[in-house]
Amino acid sequence: MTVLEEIIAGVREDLEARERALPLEQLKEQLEFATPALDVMSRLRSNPDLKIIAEVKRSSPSKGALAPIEDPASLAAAYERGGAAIISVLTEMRRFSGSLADLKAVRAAVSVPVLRKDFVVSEYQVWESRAWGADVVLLIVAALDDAQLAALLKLTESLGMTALVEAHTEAEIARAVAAGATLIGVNTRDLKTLDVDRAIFGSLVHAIPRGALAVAESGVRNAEDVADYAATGAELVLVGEALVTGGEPEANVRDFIAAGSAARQQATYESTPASLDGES
Ligand SMILES: O=P(O)(O)OC[C@@H](O)[C@@H](O)c1c[nH]c2ccccc12
Repeated sequence: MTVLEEIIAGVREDLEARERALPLEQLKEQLEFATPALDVMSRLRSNPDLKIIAEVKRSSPSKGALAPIEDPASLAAAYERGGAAIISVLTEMRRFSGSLADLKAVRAAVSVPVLRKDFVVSEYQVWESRAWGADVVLLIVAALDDAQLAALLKLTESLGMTALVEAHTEAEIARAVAAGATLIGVNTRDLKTLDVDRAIFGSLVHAIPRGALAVAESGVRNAEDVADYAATGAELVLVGEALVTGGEPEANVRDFIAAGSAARQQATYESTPASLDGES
């Protein structure tokens, strides 16, 4: 079994228990009272800056415990003050020490979109994401077949949410595009081995169509890494470990945005023909 398969086996067990406690039909009834999800794509397209997706992450399969994060709401509020475009909340319990309660607490504490980061393999989890306040749901291509991916993406959108569709290879990006994804992540960590290779973002970004937004995920250690992702075409960068272990989450998010936005601007300038530069 790969690490991904092992994690998903645990996720399915926990999911069965939740479904027994609250069957889908009852969960759907709760949704009638929920406030609608935020329009994430128009927010993201409203300016050319590099956007940070700041993650609430207590531990990971590769590194073990990262930070206790006793108060996820105040961490998320600090991320928001720093300018984070989206707050990602890991809700997987066994390997990442997250919970749906974290998602709810974060949703109540911030006004920016909130991403539910988990291993979504069933429609129940999509409904559940909305019920607990998510605006964005992570869908991992490697965990789904084409029919599942298309169905989960469609359901996500029909509930007013946006899917962040995560790929790790060119073939997976093609599958994400075929399913209709508009927010496409390249996870530079291989979920089968947990190895990080930041360079794969730059080598795969060409496969993401112009109409979609490109997200670089994982492995950021500092502002320079954010700038590198931005220079190679990332519109958003997802950061976990560096923000939960770095102290000063607000200042760090702000620095990452500044470094990434400067790199994006520079890259745009360099790809603009001199004749379009105007006077200078
Ligand atoms: O802590 P990092 O290296 O900044 O990585 C964050 C994020 O990319 C990582 O948590 C992640 C990316 N895809 C996932 C899928 C499931 C769980 C976790 C993830």
